[in-house]
Parts: sequence; C-alpha cells; structure tokens
Amino acid sequence: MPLTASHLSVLYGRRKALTDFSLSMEKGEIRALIGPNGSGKSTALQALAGLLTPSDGRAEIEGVAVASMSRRAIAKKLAFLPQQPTAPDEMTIAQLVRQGRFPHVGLFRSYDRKDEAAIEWALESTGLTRFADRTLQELSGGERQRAWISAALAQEADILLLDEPTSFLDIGYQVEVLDLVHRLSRERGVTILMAIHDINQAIAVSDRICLLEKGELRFDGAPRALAESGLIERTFRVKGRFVEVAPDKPPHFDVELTKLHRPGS
Ligand SMILES: Nc1ncnc2c1ncn2[C@@H]1O[C@H](COP(=O)(O)OP(=O)(O)OP(=O)(O)O)[C@@H](O)[C@H]1O
Repeated sequence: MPLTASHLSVLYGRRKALTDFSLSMEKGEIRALIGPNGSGKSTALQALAGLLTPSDGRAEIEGVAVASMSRRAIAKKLAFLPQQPTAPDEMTIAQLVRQGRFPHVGLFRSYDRKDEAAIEWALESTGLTRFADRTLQELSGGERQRAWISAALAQEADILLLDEPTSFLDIGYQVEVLDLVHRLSRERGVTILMAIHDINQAIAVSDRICLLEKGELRFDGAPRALAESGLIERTFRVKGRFVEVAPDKPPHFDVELTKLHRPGS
C-alpha cells in the first residue's frame, strides 16, 4: 500500500483536530477528502505528510512509518501542496519549480537531463512554460496556484497530497487541474489524496471519498454510496438532492439555492 494511516489523532494544545483517522490507499487511486470548514482535512494531510506529530496512531508510506523517515526521504515519495504555500515574491516560476525538484538532486550534484526533463514536463503540464521567467508577485492568484502545482509535479513523487488545489482557479483551470490529476493517476500510477470543497468535482474525479466532520471520519467509500447516504445534506446542513445525469455518469448534487434568488435583482 503506498499510503496508510492507522488511528491517527492530532491535538492542537488540548483541542482535538483529528481523532482516530484511518485510511488505506491503493496505488494509482484518487481519493477526495471532504468536510465542513475546520473538520480536520488539512490536519489529516499534514499528519500524513509528516509535518505534524500525531498524538496517537501512525502514518506509513509503503509500509515505512513516516515518523521514522527524513524530510528528504519523504519528499522523494510524497509531494504535498498546502493550502497557502509561501515563497519569496521575487522568486521566478522557473526557480520555484526547480526547487520542487530539489529532493532528487540534493546538495552534492547538479541538475541532470532527467531533472531538466521533469521540470519542463511540470511547467508544460500546468501551462506555465511561457511564464517561467515571471516572478511570483507578477502572477494572479490562479497562476500562482498553478506554479505551486507545477513545483509539486517536478518532484515526480508517487504520492500527491493536495490541499484544495482548485480553490483560486477559474472554472477552465479547475477542470484542467482535475483532468491533470486524473491523468497522473491513470497514466503514471500516482496515488492522489486531495482536500476539496466542491462535492461534484470530488464525485466526478475520485475513486473513493472520505468525509470528515469535527475531526472524525464519518464516511469512506465510493462516490455513489456517499450520494445515496444522505450525509451531504446532514453534514453541511443544506437542502439539495442528487440527480442522475446519465446511467454511466456520476450523480450530480444539486444544492437548493432558490431561497437566495431575488427576482429582478
Ligand atoms: N495551528 C493550529 N493551532 C490550533 N488549532 C488549529 C491549528 N490549525 C487548525 N486548527 C484547528 O483544528 C481544526 C481543524 O482544522 P483544519 O485546518 O484541519 O480544518 P479543514 O477541514 O482543513 O478546514 P478548511 O476547510 O477551513 O480548510 C479546526 O478547529 C481549526 O480551528
């Protein structure tokens, strides 16, 4: 198994942010992590990436405890894109993406052809080749987000953890990023776990979905089973219904917004 968690719990001081979280991911699987604000999605991703020390339980990459691995050893296997990554504003996209490749290169050798090819592929896959020399401060929020995705791709890790990868993107780029996620999983066998707020995007792209509420795992299963469970309405306190678009297509959650509609406005 590329990535597992067993009974992971995380405390911030005395506050429980994640309780008894377990998951087991197959190679090449796409899993979405959904849940209300503050339900523990980012905490779970950070604990899996070895960035937080759990108060209980353990995360494993290919059977090895994440807690026993060096930062570089983790980075060769797993790329993590946090919700709000930071880098100096004057850094160029090319520099950022090169930095993403660093775990493979280290301090004692220079970038070789394989590294350059990975960087080129990462820039190309995110549509940023033309912008490579632009600094981060010269980018829009969406372009910046794509630059970070590109840096994560240059890492060429077998496991990709993404914290809301589409949050700043226009709808066109949202679809492109989800399509990229799909291709990485199906063509390269990358195992992908991503926190995402859009239920329909989660359903469309994932093999399985985990639903967190108040730090606890309420559901872990197929998108269709989630649609049939009634949990979306209950957990997010919304009215809505799942609509069958076509027998071979995933169901679509249609949230009721009619109360918000003000005729003539
Ligand atoms: N550094 C921190 N110190 C203290 N509490 C924190 C910290 N980070 C998060 N929390 C709390 O832990 C809980 C889980 O937060 P987390 O960021 O994992 O939620 P999330 O599901 O990713 O939320 P969102 O959808 O808003 O990004 C929340 O109650 C949050 O307030």
